[in-house]
Amino acid sequence: MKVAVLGAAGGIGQALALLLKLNLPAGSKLALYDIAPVTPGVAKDISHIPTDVEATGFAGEDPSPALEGADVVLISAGVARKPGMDRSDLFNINAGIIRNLTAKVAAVAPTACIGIITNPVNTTVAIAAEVLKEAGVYDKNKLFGVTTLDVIRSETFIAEAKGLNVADVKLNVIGGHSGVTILPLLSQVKGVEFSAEEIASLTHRIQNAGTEVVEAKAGGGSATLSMAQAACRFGLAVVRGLQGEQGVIECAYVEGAGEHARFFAQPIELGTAGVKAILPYGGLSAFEQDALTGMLETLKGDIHIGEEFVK
Ligand SMILES: NC(=O)C1=CN([C@@H]2O[C@H](COP(=O)(O)OP(=O)(O)OC[C@H]3O[C@@H](n4cnc5c(N)ncnc54)[C@H](O)[C@@H]3O)[C@@H](O)[C@H]2O)C=CC1
Ligand SMILES: O=C([O-])CC(=O)C(=O)O
Repeated sequence: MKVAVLGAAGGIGQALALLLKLNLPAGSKLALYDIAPVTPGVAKDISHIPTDVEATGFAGEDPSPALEGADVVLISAGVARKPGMDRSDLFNINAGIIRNLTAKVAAVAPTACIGIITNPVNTTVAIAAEVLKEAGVYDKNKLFGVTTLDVIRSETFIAEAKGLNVADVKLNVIGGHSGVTILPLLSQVKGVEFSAEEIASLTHRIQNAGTEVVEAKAGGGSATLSMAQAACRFGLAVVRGLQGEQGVIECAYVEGAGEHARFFAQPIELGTAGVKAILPYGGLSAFEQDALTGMLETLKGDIHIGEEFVK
């Protein structure tokens, strides 16, 4: 397996590179790319860690050498939020970055699975899809918005609030990756009861957890380390699916049947060609049903902006 990280010199990218160097299956290749000149040095640095994963690094204008032969491409290139900004405020800069990088992936690694981390995810995934389509290589089973951070936050916050072992907390987080479009299905957590107040406050905390980090970092960026762990978990799941492991399931923002919106975060099974199956997300409480209905206009609007940008 070859995994490429685009944006690899950034806060997420460096931590993600480290985690992949430590956790990819033996014999894997890890290619790092960023416009920042430090990138070959980041690869050199992690290459001194004794694992059987070969790391190479490339800087400059052209990601092609990193993309050649890649099976999985994880993209965290772009700017991050500062206090007072919404994820949608990142669109002006990040939309063009995702358009250009996805065009390179289409040209050099057209069959790779692509995980988009760069915000606003609700929109950047639609941009990537349209660019791949224009290039004639779009496979909806191979394009993912990475929403795993919403899942790991939910697991952590629920375990903390209820005194549970975090390893026992499992739930789907559906919708998208910003504000009200993030919908953790708390009603599906086994073995616990939540009061109406707990449901409202936990849901609100999960939806605003990115802002919690942005404010705590006080102008120094947004979540990087927890995001790297989330992207590593998701990237490894994609690799395990590609390698033929059965029963690999994660939530991700993908183009499914379009019941709610063209792209929707939901549980998927990963296989040898990317998405093997879109799985049912299970029953919703009345609170969750209302939240789902209430988010759709925002989510569809975010997707529309991405589609229009490429046209
Ligand atoms: N999906 C999610 O759950 C999350 C997404 N994010 C998003 O991830 C993105 C990256 O965040 P950080 O790593 O904290 O930012 P950062 O600023 O630390 O790193 C971004 C990197 O992208 C590089 N870059 C910029 N333009 C590029 C290009 N055209 N090609 C290659 N590299 C390029 C920069 O040189 C920099 O090294 C942001 O858009 C942020 O909002 C952050 C946290 C969670
Ligand atoms: O909040 C941000 O800007 C970064 C992000 O997506 C998150 O932490 O969930």
